[in-house]
Amino acid sequence: MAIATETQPQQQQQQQQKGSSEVAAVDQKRWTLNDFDIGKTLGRGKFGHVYLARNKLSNHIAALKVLFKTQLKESQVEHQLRREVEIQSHLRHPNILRLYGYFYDQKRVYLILEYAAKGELYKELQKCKYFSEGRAATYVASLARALIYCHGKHVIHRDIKPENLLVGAQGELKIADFGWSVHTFNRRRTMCGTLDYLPPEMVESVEHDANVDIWTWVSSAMNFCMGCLHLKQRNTQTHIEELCKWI
Ligand SMILES: Nc1ncnc2c1ncn2[C@@H]1O[C@H](COP(=O)(O)OP(=O)(O)OP(=O)(O)O)[C@@H](O)[C@H]1O
Repeated sequence: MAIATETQPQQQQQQQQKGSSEVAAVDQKRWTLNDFDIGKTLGRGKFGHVYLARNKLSNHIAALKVLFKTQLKESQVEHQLRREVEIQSHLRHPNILRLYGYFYDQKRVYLILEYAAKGELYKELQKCKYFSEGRAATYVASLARALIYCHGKHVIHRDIKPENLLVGAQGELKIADFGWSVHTFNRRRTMCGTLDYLPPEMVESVEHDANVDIWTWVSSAMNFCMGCLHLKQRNTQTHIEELCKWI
């Protein structure tokens, strides 16, 4: 479950707008649905479906995420989507899912995303229960490199978890879902992310910074090695003890 409560002072909001505008100005090309051949459904999300798509001109394969405007409006997540597009479209890292561009029509918003051929890491984790140390270590290192890159660009993801990680054709990890991310030079107060992975700063409602991604990175690392389902049956005390052992 993703959660959020906004408690930003006005000054921080102004800074955030400044920060967002610095990473704004997305892909200038004006795409339309006619530019793509649409293939199989890759999955379904809260606000729409994701399809395999091929650009008719270049033959480039992508994942087209189709979101319904009415649903975005009802859930009041338009602002979040705008921020996701602004931030993700400017990130270039082998372990971060590319967002090539977007377009919209009367009813829908379309995101043109890099296609992650091996799908969701979470599903793979559910299948295997847990990963071998070698495989887990590869993911942990990839995740660390991608987060170092993001933090170097003053981007905090704020919702790292196996459910938000995809896997490319070569088995490479790709961070996806930048819905809670923020581009900022300041500490933040928004409580957001996912309950199971909530860092102490969020629980205590105090200001946070890029270190929240370190907490969720460690939690994800634990899940890679021990399995999500297994962890969720444990109480917080055990969870923290396990975390300390791992660190
Ligand atoms: N770029 C992609 N490449 C391959 N498969 C994808 C890609 N993006 C999404 N998918 C598949 O489509 C499914 C739905 O994705 P989507 O991001 O809409 O929903 P979600 O991950 O459940 O997020 P949300 O909670 O925001 O709806 C994913 O679970 C995944 O299996």
